[in-house]
Amino acid sequence: MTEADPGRRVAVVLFNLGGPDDQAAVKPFLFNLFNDPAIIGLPGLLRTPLARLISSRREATAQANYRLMGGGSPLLPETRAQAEALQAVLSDRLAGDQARVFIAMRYWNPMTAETAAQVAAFAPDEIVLLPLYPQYSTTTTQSSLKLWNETYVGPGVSRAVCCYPQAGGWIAAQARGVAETLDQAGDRPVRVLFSAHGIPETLVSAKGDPYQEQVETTVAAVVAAVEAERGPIDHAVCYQSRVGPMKWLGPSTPEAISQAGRDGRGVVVVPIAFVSEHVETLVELDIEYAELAHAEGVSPYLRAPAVGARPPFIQALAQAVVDALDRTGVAPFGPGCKADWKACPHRRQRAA
Ligand SMILES: C=CC1=C(C)c2cc3[nH]c(cc4nc(cc5[nH]c(cc1n2)c(C)c5CCC(=O)O)C(CCC(=O)O)=C4C)c(C)c3C=C
Ligand SMILES: [Fe+2]
Ligand SMILES: [Fe+2]
Repeated sequence: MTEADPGRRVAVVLFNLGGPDDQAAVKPFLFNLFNDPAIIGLPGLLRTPLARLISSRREATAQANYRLMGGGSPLLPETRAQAEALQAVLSDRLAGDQARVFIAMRYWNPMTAETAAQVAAFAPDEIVLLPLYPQYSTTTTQSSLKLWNETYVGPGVSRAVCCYPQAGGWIAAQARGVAETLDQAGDRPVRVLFSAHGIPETLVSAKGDPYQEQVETTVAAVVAAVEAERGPIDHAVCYQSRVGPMKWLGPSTPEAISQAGRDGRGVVVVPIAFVSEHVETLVELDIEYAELAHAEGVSPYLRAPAVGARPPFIQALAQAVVDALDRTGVAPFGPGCKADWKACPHRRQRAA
């Protein structure tokens, strides 16, 4: 690069689920979610009326949950804080280039089409598609990337980050949160429950969704990092937020809390598939499951915070961007992850 060279224009697009910003947004947000074929795998003629029905039926309960957080989801402000922190790190790591971080939500604002238009207007040379889901699932990462690929019309070479279940900074940020929360437990015996958002079991058993094995990979790495500092910890993996009549991955987080009680332990619950706070952490974990723990005499009941904009996590995201641009290192986040997730090298990163 010469002094006059303005460098590459790099757009980084952060993907997340999105959440309703007020009470009126709850129903259309739920409709968008249940109308996604990655969530309900039926043809559109059946799926769309079903999505209308479920979003109507679920609206009041969901609104009540969002009211407990002031009316809407904090997911977007949390994601903006992550985007700003990443932008700051990238301006250093990619000095000489012009990097800009964008946010594309799957089911609520800023929606993918709006962000795609902003990215096209930025006229990037390179686009890095970076899901805020450390573990790949057809229901999250694949759904977001598919919609992006169908929507984006503009310049730039696209590179997708499929997943980062055991990226160093992500694991370090999680391990710090676990250690700090274990400190609050003091000498009281506790089990660390790594709680991931569930998905229907058939997605894993029949369709080969790699989510469960990547969740296990993350848990094994976090446990190793915590144990290296403090010695053995009692721990288990569990799955929260079940929706609908199908069998979901188990054990469920409520079952795991009850089991800890029967074993004479309190719990430290760790959100292991979420990177920010939202309805599933602030309401489900902090209120609903806390009440269950209280009713069953499970004490203490403590919850580790989501990683948010903790510096090691932001460094992990920045490293994923740099790796994607460089195409260097072991198992880079390659185009195979985007075009054919079954060929993704990260699927083989299973915990020993
Ligand atoms: C790892 C992340 C997530 C996976 C996997 C996932 C799968 C999944 N989710 C539903 C249904 C709902 N999810 C809802 C909220 C929600 N889900 C995630 C993340 C994952 N979902 C987040 C971050 C949030 C919170 C958004 C916010 O507003 O704060 C909801 C809405 C809340 C509710 O009514 O319970 C639903 C519904 C399914 C069916 C599914 C896999 C098939
Ligand atoms: Fe969800
Ligand atoms: Fe991959």
